[in-house]
Amino acid sequence: MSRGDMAKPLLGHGSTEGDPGVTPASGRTIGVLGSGDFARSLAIRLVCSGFKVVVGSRNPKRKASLFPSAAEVTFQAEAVKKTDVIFVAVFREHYSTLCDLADVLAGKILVDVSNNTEINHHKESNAEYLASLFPASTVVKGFNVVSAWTLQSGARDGNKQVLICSNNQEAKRTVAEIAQVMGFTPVDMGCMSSACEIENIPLRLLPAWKIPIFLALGLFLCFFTYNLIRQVIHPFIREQKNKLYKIPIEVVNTTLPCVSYVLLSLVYLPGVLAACSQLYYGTKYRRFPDWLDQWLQHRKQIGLLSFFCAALHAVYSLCLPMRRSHRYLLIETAVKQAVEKKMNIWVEEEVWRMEIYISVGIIALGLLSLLAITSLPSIANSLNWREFSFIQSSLGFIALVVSTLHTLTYGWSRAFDENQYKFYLPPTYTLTLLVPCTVIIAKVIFSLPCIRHRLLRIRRGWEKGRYVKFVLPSATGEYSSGETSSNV
Ligand SMILES: Cc1cc2nc3c(=O)[nH]c(=O)nc-3n(C[C@H](O)[C@H](O)[C@H](O)COP(=O)(O)OP(=O)(O)OC[C@H]3O[C@@H](n4cnc5c(N)ncnc54)[C@H](O)[C@@H]3O)c2cc1C
Ligand SMILES: NC(=O)C1=CN([C@@H]2O[C@H](COP(=O)(O)OP(=O)(O)OC[C@H]3O[C@@H](n4cnc5c(N)ncnc54)[C@H](OP(=O)(O)O)[C@@H]3O)[C@@H](O)[C@H]2O)C=CC1
Ligand code: HEM
Ligand SMILES: [Cu+2]
Ligand SMILES: [Fe+3]
Repeated sequence: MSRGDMAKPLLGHGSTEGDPGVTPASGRTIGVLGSGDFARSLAIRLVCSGFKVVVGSRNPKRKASLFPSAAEVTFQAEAVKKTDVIFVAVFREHYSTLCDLADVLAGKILVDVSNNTEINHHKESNAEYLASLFPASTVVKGFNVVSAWTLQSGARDGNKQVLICSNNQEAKRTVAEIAQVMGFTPVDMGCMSSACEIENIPLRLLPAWKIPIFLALGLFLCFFTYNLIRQVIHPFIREQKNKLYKIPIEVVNTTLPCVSYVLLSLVYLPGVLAACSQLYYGTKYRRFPDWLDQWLQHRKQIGLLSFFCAALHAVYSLCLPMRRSHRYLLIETAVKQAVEKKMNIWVEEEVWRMEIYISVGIIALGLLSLLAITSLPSIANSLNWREFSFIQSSLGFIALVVSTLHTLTYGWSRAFDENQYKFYLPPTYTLTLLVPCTVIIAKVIFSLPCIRHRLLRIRRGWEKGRYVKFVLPSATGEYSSGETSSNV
């Protein structure tokens, strides 16, 4: 990657540029203690961003070849003498081996980049521990949320935020400036007591995904049980037929599309509920209940899980005719027909139904892929707000409509066929239609001109209570009723 590309801060004005009185952050000498993966990536990145770099190692001769030639690799004490800002790229367990350097480190800024292996593994955070070992130095916590890989590949491809905290404002500002010149976005997390929280962040496993994943698993379990009863248990009890072979593919491939379809409708349901609430209260400044807020914030993950299930469903569906069981059944039907001397078994309606529902299914999956692609940060960043919300909101809704067509053409008249009701249980697809159809009908109602107009006005800040106030300032009766219905 080119130097110029990496040196450019991603977000706006580096605070050093417009300020000629201050020594520019780049050009400054930065120290790095340690010569491991993190130290090496950090040194490369610092050099690329225009800093002078001194690396302090216990064994500089052996390690020098691992670093770019522009970086100086020397003994720990030598390196520390040459700079005021030192990144400590050493594991917590080895901090105490640095104690000999305490005198040279006095008055300097130490940046603690360390991570733990478990959440809240130690009593005090690594940064506070470092500060206790070097009371004469100033410790700043930061950079632990970016990986060695992100440092090397450039902030453009990875996480751009660097969370920083320290009890010393001046030191924190210096480190934030360095982060900015390196192309990261520094985020001030306050004083040292936040270090523990910052150290826990890289250890959390998919926090935003927990609820959506449980939701998807829950739906999967429900639909799986339902389909198992219909497709395996029912034939066993009623006709003593063993249909266990259906479990790995057929039952799964009835369950997955149902989960995908319901999840997709659950992405667009909260927007409908939000609109209902806004219409009812006549304002957008009223807080939604917590559950709705949470739901709105998890739509991306729910949508991506829906896409994942749909993609699996498509592959499973392609494999249906590939199975041996399918061939046996095909031959069986052919033999039966030969015995009965039937020649023409072509049913025009069945042919058209299948051609249409598969084609429509493919279009639905194509639309969902588009949504999934635009949710990648690098693609999302290249779209403006209007383009992104058009794809997410409008195309996403169209995907829901097309999926509904797919499901309806697949189901066809089966809902009205008595033989399809196993133990009085209706075909699975009829159950899945409930939420999506509600969402679609609600969206259609909201797009009626009068309601749409009102909703748009509310979303631009108009309020029911205020409106009365402006129009009828003299009518006291109206005025007070306007006041009570206002929720602000
Ligand atoms: C495969 C796939 C990928 C997806 N990827 C993403 C993604 O990357 N990012 C993403 O955001 N979504 C993603 N989604 C979810 C979904 O597409 C979007 O959330 C979409 O914008 C929802 O459209 P909507 O019309 O229902 O709601 P919106 O366009 O959000 O409109 C509903 C209305 O509700 C109100 N409202 C909405 N959210 C809030 C809120 N938080 N607080 C207050 N009011 C609010 C507003 O008044 C808004 O006008 C994805 C979905 C799928 C299927
Ligand atoms: N790797 C990553 O992606 C990330 C790492 N970090 C943090 O960065 C720090 C370093 O990680 P990483 O570079 O991966 O680890 P490495 O094991 O690759 O490097 C650790 C370095 O510490 C130095 N060191 C100093 N004193 C000792 C000692 N007594 N015993 C052993 N080594 C010592 C060594 O350099 P020398 O022999 O030259 O003295 C060694 O190369 C850790 O605190 C880690 O949590 C944070 C975020 C991401
Ligand atoms: C390439 C894309 C797709 C193909 C080839 C495809 C194919 C199929 C097939 C063959 C079936 C019948 C399964 C069976 O015989 O048991 C089916 C059913 C179904 N599909 Fe799709 N599909 C696709 C995409 C989608 C998408 C994107 C959705 C929704 C998000 C979806 C939702 C459904 C549903 C709900 C059923 C009914 C399941 C049931 O109750 O049995 N499909 N699809
Ligand atoms: Cu411990
Ligand atoms: Fe430990």
